[in-house]
Amino acid sequence: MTYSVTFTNASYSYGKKPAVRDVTATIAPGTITGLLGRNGSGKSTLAMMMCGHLKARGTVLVDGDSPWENPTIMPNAALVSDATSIFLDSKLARTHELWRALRPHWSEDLYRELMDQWGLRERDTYSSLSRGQQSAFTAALGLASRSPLTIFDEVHLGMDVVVRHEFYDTMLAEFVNHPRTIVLSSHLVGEIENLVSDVLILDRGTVAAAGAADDVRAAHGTDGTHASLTDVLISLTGRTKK
Ligand SMILES: Nc1ncnc2c1ncn2[C@@H]1O[C@H](COP(=O)(O)OP(=O)(O)OP(=O)(O)O)[C@@H](O)[C@H]1O
Repeated sequence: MTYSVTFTNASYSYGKKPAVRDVTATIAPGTITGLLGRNGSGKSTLAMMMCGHLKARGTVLVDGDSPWENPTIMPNAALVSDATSIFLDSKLARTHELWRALRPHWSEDLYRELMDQWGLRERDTYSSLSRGQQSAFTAALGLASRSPLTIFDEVHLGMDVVVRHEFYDTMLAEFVNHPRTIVLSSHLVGEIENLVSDVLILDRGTVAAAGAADDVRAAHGTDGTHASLTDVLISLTGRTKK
């Protein structure tokens, strides 16, 4: 099951401070979309708007419906980030129970396999884990949720290179075997370059580029070559002194 996301003039401000401004873009169902941009460009805010955690101005539609206070969409739209629903000082088992109860497409087998693979124990508390172990745990929750819209927002933080690559491999295998819409936000642009089919690049809260990753890379290449996504980002969002 896969969800589309459509933004039409979607905005969000924290008090008077605009974080996302007039975003009009589409995330196609059944794609892996890289949500990219500089620090503070609005990626996490946009991710929270998609999952119904923040009430946007303008229109945000997930599978054709507003996600805000929507009891059908919200359980099927998982945001995996620092702000993910986690009991900090309870055993991981408790958070596991919560996710299993809330996520209709939950895979217990995949969860167990990843916990085992990443050496995580249900009796430990989240707050007792290292930064990388915390990320591995949240990644396991997001992958096992098999949510039709799954957003991984900086989920790699602190993960060692082996766990990161195991995460990427599992994500791709899951994507092939159980199609869903995945949004991957990361500053490790070179690492995720070959994982994403589409990109949505934000600059200071607005859309700098969106669409098929190859088209965006071609548009920024020279002499028929494709630019790397890193070069695209630098070109679109770098602030050169004149
Ligand atoms: N809770 C908040 N209260 C006030 N301002 C906020 C809050 N969260 C984010 N902002 C502001 O909104 C803007 C966008 O922040 P956001 O976290 O969405 O960006 P980001 O692209 O995810 O950044 P990063 O890559 O650094 O994580 C920033 O200017 C930030 O300071």
